[in-house]
Amino acid sequence: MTQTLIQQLRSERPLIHNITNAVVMNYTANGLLALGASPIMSNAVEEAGDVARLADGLLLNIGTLNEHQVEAMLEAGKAANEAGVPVVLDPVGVAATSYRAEACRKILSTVNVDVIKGNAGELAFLAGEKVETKGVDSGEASNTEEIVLKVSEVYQTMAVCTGKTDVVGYNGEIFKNDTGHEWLSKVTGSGCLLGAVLTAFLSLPGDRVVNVQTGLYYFGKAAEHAASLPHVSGSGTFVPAFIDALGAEEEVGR
Ligand SMILES: Nc1ncnc2c1ncn2[C@@H]1O[C@H](COP(=O)(O)OP(=O)(O)OP(=O)(O)O)[C@@H](O)[C@H]1O
Ligand SMILES: Cc1ncsc1CCO
Repeated sequence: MTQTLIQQLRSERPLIHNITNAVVMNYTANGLLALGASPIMSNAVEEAGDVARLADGLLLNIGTLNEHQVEAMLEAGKAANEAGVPVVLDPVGVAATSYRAEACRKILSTVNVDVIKGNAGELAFLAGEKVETKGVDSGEASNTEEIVLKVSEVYQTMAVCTGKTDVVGYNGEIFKNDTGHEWLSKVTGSGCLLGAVLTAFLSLPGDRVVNVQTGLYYFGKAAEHAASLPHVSGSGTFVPAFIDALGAEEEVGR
């Protein structure tokens, strides 16, 4: 199953429109390229609708937001919905400021989002819980199953909560993924790249839950493989090995 979807992704090379944060643009583009997708990073409101219509998937990531970017996200999101292009929202640091919270509220009330992917603190906030925020890093939450089910129901979407175990909530059901490595959490933008990777998997035909599960599994397996290599000794040497593993033909995640 994993192999078939990866092969399909590589033969279709889906175009992924990323309206994402300044910290992770390069890492995201390289990760998508390695995976076999085709990234375009575009923030301009003037072309947001055109690029989204052209794309096979749209990622909205609020990590380094400004007013122009919010407008671009709304335009791109509306165009994607009209064209049937899947949309993923990464509500980076949404609990940290009222500006981020208001931007998410606007996006979620204007755009039909297929997946909301965040860490426990971000999703707990969207579920209406009181959250101890640490900026863009995850806060604590023990009740992640409850949280993803609530986010999924309130926003009529699939909710993906990342962490040591990733927890997915959709249509009242829970799915879990245990692949991954702790060094992912020591590299800024791992979650952001995962959002782009899940957008690429969602652009493929087939069951959306299976596609998202496969994306989570494959991403984590690539991390496990990279971390196991003898020359990889920490989060710095891990990054290039992880990019390689995302693009590997053999031995990863099969
Ligand atoms: N302790 C861990 N062990 C294994 N995998 C982990 C661990 N922590 C996070 N991950 C994996 O790292 C990836 C990113 O998840 P994380 O929750 O760190 O995202 P994030 O906080 O949104 O990251 P960022 O804001 O830096 O993009 C996911 O694939 C997740 O499964
Ligand atoms: C560190 C950081 N700050 C805003 S976005 C971002 C990337 C990880 O979410």
